[in-house]
Amino acid sequence: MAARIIDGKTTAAGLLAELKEKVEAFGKTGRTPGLAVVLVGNDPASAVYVRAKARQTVEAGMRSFEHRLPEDVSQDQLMRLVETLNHDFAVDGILVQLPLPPHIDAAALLSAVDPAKDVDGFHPINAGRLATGDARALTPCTPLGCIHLLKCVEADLTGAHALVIGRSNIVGKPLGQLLLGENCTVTIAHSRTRDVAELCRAADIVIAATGQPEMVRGDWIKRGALVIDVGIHRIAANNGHRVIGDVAFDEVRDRAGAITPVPGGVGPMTIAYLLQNTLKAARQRSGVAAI
Ligand SMILES: Nc1nc(=O)c2c([nH]1)NC[C@@H]1CN(c3ccc(C(=O)N[C@@H](CCC(=O)O)C(=O)O)cc3)C=[N+]21
Repeated sequence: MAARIIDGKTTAAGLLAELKEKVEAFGKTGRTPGLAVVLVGNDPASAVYVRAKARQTVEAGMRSFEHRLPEDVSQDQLMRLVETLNHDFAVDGILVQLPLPPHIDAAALLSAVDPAKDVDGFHPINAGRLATGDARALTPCTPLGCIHLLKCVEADLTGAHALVIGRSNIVGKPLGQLLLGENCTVTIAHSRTRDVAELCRAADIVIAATGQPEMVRGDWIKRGALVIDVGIHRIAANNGHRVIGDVAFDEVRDRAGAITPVPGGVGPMTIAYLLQNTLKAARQRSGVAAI
């Protein structure tokens, strides 16, 4: 039997509609949540993502501030911009688009963002809060989107064996923390793992964040498993390009119980949670509970 296809696009649209109402209610405090995005250089994929984000920020009733800087911007200039945004009362969320040029120390820059405005959840304070189960944590958006999609299929993940393939600070590590929070048994595999296929065959949940196109094959998947594909790769196809993930979709869909497509899976959920985090930051900064 073919797997259920988990529709991230529709799920994200639903979240956005709910968010819009929550933003309206927050408006009673006299404030509108604001999200600042810093984009360095001319990477076309980054520009597309930043445009989509700005459009949806405004659609949700929030303010969008964009800061575009040339590829050769200095570390000092970026640090000063982040400092200005940290002190700007109208800015609730700050996102520094990755990747940054190689001459920029990304870790130093991300640590300069006020943790209260760190809507990506990349600041060490927020990583620590997530790891210790502190509800104030601003948590990375892609992992939040993955958990949401899993829970659309299986409301209670308790006891499931989850395999995360990838150990980045942005996806793999925070996902491991969130899955633990859902009472899963968590395995994190990575490029040095000996037999990832064998680990995969034992997993009830597989989350692929490998950066390797179509690395996860059909015969790696236990029948009925839930498969979440975090990868996005643009590959040349006759006269244009095609977008594929870290999972060999056509092989895996014959064995999985449910699977996210690429595009239309995790990507749209990442943006929805970015906007959700912006509202959370705005509420926490103004000291109001969820309204
Ligand atoms: N500080 C920072 N935070 C990020 O969250 C961040 C970042 N930097 N750098 C780049 C990655 C990538 N990313 C995506 C978000 C949504 C889609 C998305 O909505 N994709 C659509 C369209 C895919 C397509 O056709 O290209 C989909 O999957 O259906 C894709 C990619 C956020 N990132």
